[in-house]
Amino acid sequence: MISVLGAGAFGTAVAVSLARNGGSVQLWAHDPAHVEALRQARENVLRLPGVPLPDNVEPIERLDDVPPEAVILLAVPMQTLRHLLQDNAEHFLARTLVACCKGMDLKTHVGPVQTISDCVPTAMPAILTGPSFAADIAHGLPTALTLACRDERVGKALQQSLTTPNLRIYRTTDTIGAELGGALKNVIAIACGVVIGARLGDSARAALMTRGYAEMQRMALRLGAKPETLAGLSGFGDLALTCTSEGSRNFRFGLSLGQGEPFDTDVTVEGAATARAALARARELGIEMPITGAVTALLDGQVDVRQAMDMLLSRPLKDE
Ligand SMILES: NC(=O)c1ccc[n+]([C@@H]2O[C@H](COP(=O)([O-])OP(=O)(O)OC[C@H]3O[C@@H](n4cnc5c(N)ncnc54)[C@H](O)[C@@H]3O)[C@@H](O)[C@H]2O)c1
Ligand SMILES: O=P(O)(O)OC[C@H](O)CO
Repeated sequence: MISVLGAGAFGTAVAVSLARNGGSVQLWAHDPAHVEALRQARENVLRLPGVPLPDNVEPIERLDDVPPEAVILLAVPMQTLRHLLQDNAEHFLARTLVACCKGMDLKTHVGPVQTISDCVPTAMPAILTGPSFAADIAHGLPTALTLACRDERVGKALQQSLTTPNLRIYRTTDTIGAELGGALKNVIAIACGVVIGARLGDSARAALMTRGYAEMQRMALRLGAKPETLAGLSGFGDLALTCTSEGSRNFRFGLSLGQGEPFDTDVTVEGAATARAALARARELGIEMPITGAVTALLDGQVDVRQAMDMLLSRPLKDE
């Protein structure tokens, strides 16, 4: 049994994909009305329209209904993860918990794996991350992800149980690299959206992706990540997807900022809170993260797009 907690686009897509592969899948939502709508429509009309829920996906509203042997996937937005874990800690004790969120917590400045460890010290945390749009997974398009778990035995078992014919899962023990790659690429994707929205050109985007990758590495390596994790699916792979596709909400949010247009506040944009959290963490660690700083200043209304670019271009010249 696999229990997916969080019935947004990603949770629903993963539940659908795993259910098609056989076996029972629970899909928990925190809002009873949402659960009822999933039961009635057999579709997540709001977040993943046009994808029917297979019969073996069971929408549930009570965490009590998650059986002890279930593998739990946490597919909620990053800024709700800590509350979910703290408010329902009795349901998570000594469980294997696979985070699917990409971000850093605004209050604690840490990613999802560290958040699980902090909130439920008896749990075995893991993370499933990498380049993947929910719609692609739901439509059975080929996708490759990284599963990171410090315990090799648990990681191998998760890799087996989460792999499907369309979803290829690579494994690592480097949870730090996996969680930071997935979190920080969202900030760089916002920056790339801004330059494209402001018509500053594809060359500027390539520069931002490259220097953004350097910034991601700087923080991740300092915190103990392996360089090869950053160069893999969860880092470079997801950076490439998110910075170049209008399928990305972070990129689209940046586009709107660059065009001076409003953006739908109901859309999940993980990079906005993560920019602030990452900048705070970088300051604690004494690490330079100028793109993250520029994105944060732009989001906080301290600078406009031109001034944000000037912040980056007027930095002292340095070696690559
Ligand atoms: N959508 C994608 O393509 C995709 C791909 C990979 C990873 N992710 C990651 O998955 C996570 C979830 O994103 P999403 O796209 O599914 O978001 P979404 O915006 O589609 O849905 C978010 C869901 O979270 C629910 N929610 C809100 N507050 C909650 C709370 N307090 N407790 C429990 N649930 C709550 C909402 O009801 C909603 O159903 C994010 O961290 C995102 O980065 C998304
Ligand atoms: O829509 P985004 O920007 O949250 O990106 C979705 C996934 O993280 C892409 O891998």
